Amino acid sequence: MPRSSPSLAKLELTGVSRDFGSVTALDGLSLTITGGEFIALLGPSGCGKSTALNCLAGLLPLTAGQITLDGKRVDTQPAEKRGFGMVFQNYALFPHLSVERNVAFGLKMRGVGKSEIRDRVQEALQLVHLEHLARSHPGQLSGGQQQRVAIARAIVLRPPLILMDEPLSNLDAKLRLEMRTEIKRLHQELGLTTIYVTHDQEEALSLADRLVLMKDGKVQQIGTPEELYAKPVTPFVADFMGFRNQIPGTDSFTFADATWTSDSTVTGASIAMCRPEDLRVGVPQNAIEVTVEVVEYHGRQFLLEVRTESGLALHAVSPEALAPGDKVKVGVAPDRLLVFGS
Ligand SMILES: Nc1ncnc2c1ncn2[C@@H]1O[C@H](COP(=O)(O)OP(=O)(O)OP(=O)(O)O)[C@@H](O)[C@H]1O
Repeated sequence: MPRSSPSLAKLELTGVSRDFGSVTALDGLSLTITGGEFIALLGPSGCGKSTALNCLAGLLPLTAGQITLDGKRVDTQPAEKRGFGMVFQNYALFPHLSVERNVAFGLKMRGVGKSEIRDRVQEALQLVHLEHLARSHPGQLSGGQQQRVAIARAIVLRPPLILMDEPLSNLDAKLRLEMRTEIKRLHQELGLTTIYVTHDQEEALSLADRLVLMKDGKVQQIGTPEELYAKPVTPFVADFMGFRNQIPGTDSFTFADATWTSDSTVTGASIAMCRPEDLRVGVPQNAIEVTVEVVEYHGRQFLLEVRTESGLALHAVSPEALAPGDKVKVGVAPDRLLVFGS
């Protein structure tokens, strides 16, 4: 297995589009991916992320645009010619074949010799920690183990690109976290260029080198996890990245007892946004009085739904337990408050 030696230098998508009748599912996606990068395509249901992945895989022809791999056009090639590894949410394993035969299948189809198949399958199973289950059948495995087989089956082919479509969405919360770490570890070990589709921002932030956030078939922002987390460029991106509190205004954001100030200044600002974890009981800046309506226990702190005197619902946190009906002051530091123009 080639360790940390990416087998592709550059994948380039230029104006990649796909229509279904009058619906434009993917609208002019342009993106340059460097060998070894882990890219997450992120966005709400229906934003076009699976369409983008299927266009890359060769399962869907493009309506416009082109895809090149190290300068060579690949969007005109059939899926099997591209030779990309694919991992989907339904593992699509052969139920009648043992784990090792499932993993060996693609190599056999490519005419690889018997002893090389044996070595490569063994190595792939070691990488996903499944050597001990080589002779089992998929029906005898847990969901997480089956997904590991699906991953082994993709990496054993040493593909130039791995495409993953919501691979963890069928797993329970604990397994999902375990497999997330596993995927990260494999990527660090093998350096395989990976494109990963998810609607889960936490998953995307924790796995990817760069995120591509989409809405209605169009790219909204491309950046590192830190950039999208701290500097979302539009209210849509901010909302998707967890800025749940949205305060409408016209250039200023005024409450009964304070006018909020932000470090980010925008002329013609029409919305201010902050995360629930930044609107806190005990923060003195931008403090306003609110009435507690709902209290949720979250381990180290309590998540509150509160209402301002003017009737605006907000989400905040408190280090101490409060009860519905309590009146408290919540505040947000100006550097944690973003403002956007319309
Ligand atoms: N085969 C198809 N025929 C017609 N419309 C389609 C087809 N496939 C996708 N679409 C439409 O294209 C848009 C994008 O779909 P896509 O499956 O790419 O979104 P997605 O972001 O992957 O969503 P999800 O997270 O729900 O899978 C949607 O409006 C969808 O209804």
